[in-house]
Amino acid sequence: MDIWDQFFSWGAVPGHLAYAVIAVSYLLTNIFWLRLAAVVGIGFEIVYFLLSGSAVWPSIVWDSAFILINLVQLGLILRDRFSLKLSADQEAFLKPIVGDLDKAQVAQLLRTAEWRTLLPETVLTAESQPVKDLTFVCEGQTAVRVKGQLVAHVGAGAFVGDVSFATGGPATATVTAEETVRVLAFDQAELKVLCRRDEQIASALYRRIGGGLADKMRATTRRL
Ligand SMILES: Nc1ncnc2c1ncn2[C@@H]1O[C@@H]2COP(=O)(O)O[C@H]2[C@H]1O
Repeated sequence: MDIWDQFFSWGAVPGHLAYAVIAVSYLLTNIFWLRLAAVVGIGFEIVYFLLSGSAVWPSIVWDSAFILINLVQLGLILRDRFSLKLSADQEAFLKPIVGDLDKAQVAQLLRTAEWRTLLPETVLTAESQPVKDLTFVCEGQTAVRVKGQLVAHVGAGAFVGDVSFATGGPATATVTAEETVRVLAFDQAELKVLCRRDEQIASALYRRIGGGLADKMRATTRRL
């Protein structure tokens, strides 16, 4: 059989399906669908090897290992997705931070954070001191003071602790709650580990932080 006969034969169909699905998986950016496509594609490849009559056992064994790895990872993603339970207002608060991240990634993000209700006068950051949390303000307003002087207010939809998170330095200001404030407090150290592991999460978060810092800078210079 020459090359073209073999290429267009019925026996080659599982092979074509396998490589077409694997090619599609290379185009996917959502990790869940990418892994699922990889499992289907590699599965077809095994069928192709078995039907071709010249079963290549080292390839079949390695293919099976790749499928197993992807299935385990898919299981972990599904576990994360189903573990995510949010009230409607929590979902609304999160929307600006998470953008179009997958539910499983949102669940991972939330594992580094805690919902808190802060009483008036609670100190979120103390000037020149290390900052433990990157705090997203969901409701209420905070006062930002430098050397005792009020320089800004940070309210709903903005971060407190974003400068230290981005630079690794101490707090640039003392921030206190001016009223009862509802926040989502991310542990900075845990969040950095997660950002190193998942570039999509890192990019969504840093995009939000960058936009927020630009808004703060604009507001500060407008007041000068
Ligand atoms: N000029 C400002 N306008 C708004 N927020 C500020 C200003 N200066 C400092 N902050 C906030 O106060 C926080 C203190 O801790 P960070 O320096 O980590 O991050 C800082 C910002 O979130």
